[in-house]
Amino acid sequence: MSSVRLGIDNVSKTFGRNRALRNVSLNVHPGEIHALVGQNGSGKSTLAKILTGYHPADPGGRVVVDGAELVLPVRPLEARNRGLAVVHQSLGLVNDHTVVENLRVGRFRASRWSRRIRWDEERAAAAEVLARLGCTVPLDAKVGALGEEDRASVAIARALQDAQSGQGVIIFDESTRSLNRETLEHFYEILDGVVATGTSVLLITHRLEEVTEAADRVTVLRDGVAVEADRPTDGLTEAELVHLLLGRALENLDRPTPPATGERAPIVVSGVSGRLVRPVDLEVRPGEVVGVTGLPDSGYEELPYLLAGVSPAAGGTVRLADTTLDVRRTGPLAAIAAGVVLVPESRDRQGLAFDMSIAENVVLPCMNVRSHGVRPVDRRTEKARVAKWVTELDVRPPVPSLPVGKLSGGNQQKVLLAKWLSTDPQLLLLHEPTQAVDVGARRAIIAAIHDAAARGCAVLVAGCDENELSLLCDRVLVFRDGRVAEELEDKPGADAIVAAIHVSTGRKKLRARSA
Ligand SMILES: Nc1ncnc2c1ncn2[C@@H]1O[C@H](COP(=O)(O)OP(=O)(O)OP(=O)(O)O)[C@@H](O)[C@H]1O
Repeated sequence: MSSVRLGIDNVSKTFGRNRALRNVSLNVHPGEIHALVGQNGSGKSTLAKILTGYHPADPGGRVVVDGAELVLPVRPLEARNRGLAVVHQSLGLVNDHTVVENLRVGRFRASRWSRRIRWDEERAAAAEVLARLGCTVPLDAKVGALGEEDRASVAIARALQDAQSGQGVIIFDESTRSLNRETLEHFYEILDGVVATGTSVLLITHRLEEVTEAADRVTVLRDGVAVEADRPTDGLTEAELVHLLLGRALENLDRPTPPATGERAPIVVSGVSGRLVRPVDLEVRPGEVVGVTGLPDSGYEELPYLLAGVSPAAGGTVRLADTTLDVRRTGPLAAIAAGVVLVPESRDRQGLAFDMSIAENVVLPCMNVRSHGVRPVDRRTEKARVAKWVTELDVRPPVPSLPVGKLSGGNQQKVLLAKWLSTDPQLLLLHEPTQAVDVGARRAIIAAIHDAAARGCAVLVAGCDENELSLLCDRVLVFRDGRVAEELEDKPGADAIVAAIHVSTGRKKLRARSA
């Protein structure tokens, strides 16, 4: 048996004048979890897409699987036959197909005689792989109607079902980004079983603890160059990893002091309810950042969409400085006009127009408000505003005319945030605002949210990432069964947040590796 499952040797990729990968080499060994990390735009997804035939590599590189060369450009079917499976960052699901169809497409086993698909067998196979992941999503649900966590579970289950014992490499490109801690622990339990057979995993992630706690080795890309390849993670600390990623230590997060808000009335949410949320009352003061969290379907993830008029509410009001919104009768445009804006979790489905430029995406909400006769904006002001946000959030490349679809995932997330921060809202609602962003960009996003708070904006952030919530929030409200079950005050730490979400289980290490 070859001691290298997947060998990548001297692979480069150029987009126009942009060299996304430069002579990258790395080796994934049988039965290991190999993390591939780097800042946003460092080339991780490009490498994954070369391995599955989505992008051709520049001439000169080699890819070897189990000792035999994989011909470049990779033909997708050949990659699959050689045991390469990938869960792309976009998850690659067909939204108007059901869960079972998404899981089984391309794998249907038809009856030899009638050529009919044996749906009972397909359903059983789909149910089995979802159960392994602890995912209870209905098989007949349309994938487009699922939340991000369930969508991620379906995409992960689809890749896991193809893993043949002892063979192949599964590539997870930021697939774990929307999983909460409990599902993440579950995911690694399964992965542990998969790699124990000899199957390998190439794991692209921005969560540092996944690298230090779960990966066996790590390769670090910086601006398309592998600055560290195949490094064992044994003894590697998060601080060392940050240094490898950024080429410097992470600066301290100095939060600007919010203005004295004594006289300014809080934003008051009264009796707001929806599909999951039972009537909820809460207040957010101008300058304050309040987190809402909980287990999936506990209601926290629905709350921002109810307040923004995006999801249908059963009742309730939001009292702002100069108006009160009846959420049942308020649509998204009226909410925006009143100063209530939402940065949704799903940037591709709800957040951004991928064919439009960075600049057009950033000015779009103001154009909507303008069409309601609220705020006229001239072109020069628009241009200056776009430039300011591109710089502030360090969008790369900083080219306002570039279509958003051509940016890396993390840079798309920054544009999404810029789009809504630039409206100077009264109430800023965010759902998983730092998903898919690197450790440096996460700081930039958190700083931008704290700056908005310092300007007097009230911020409500829904999320399941305890590290993000602990860095961002003054208070955290933990939901259970649609209600606020616990309030954590005084900038709670990550462990306190996890303990409150998973009352019975607490936080354990992602993977227990033998030394
Ligand atoms: N289809 C494309 N056309 C032009 N440039 C592209 C295309 N896809 C990616 N790029 C560029 O290639 C570089 C690497 O992007 P890639 O998506 O691989 O980064 P990444 O490390 O996966 O980032 P992230 O962590 O944000 O997902 C970026 O500069 C990006 O803008």
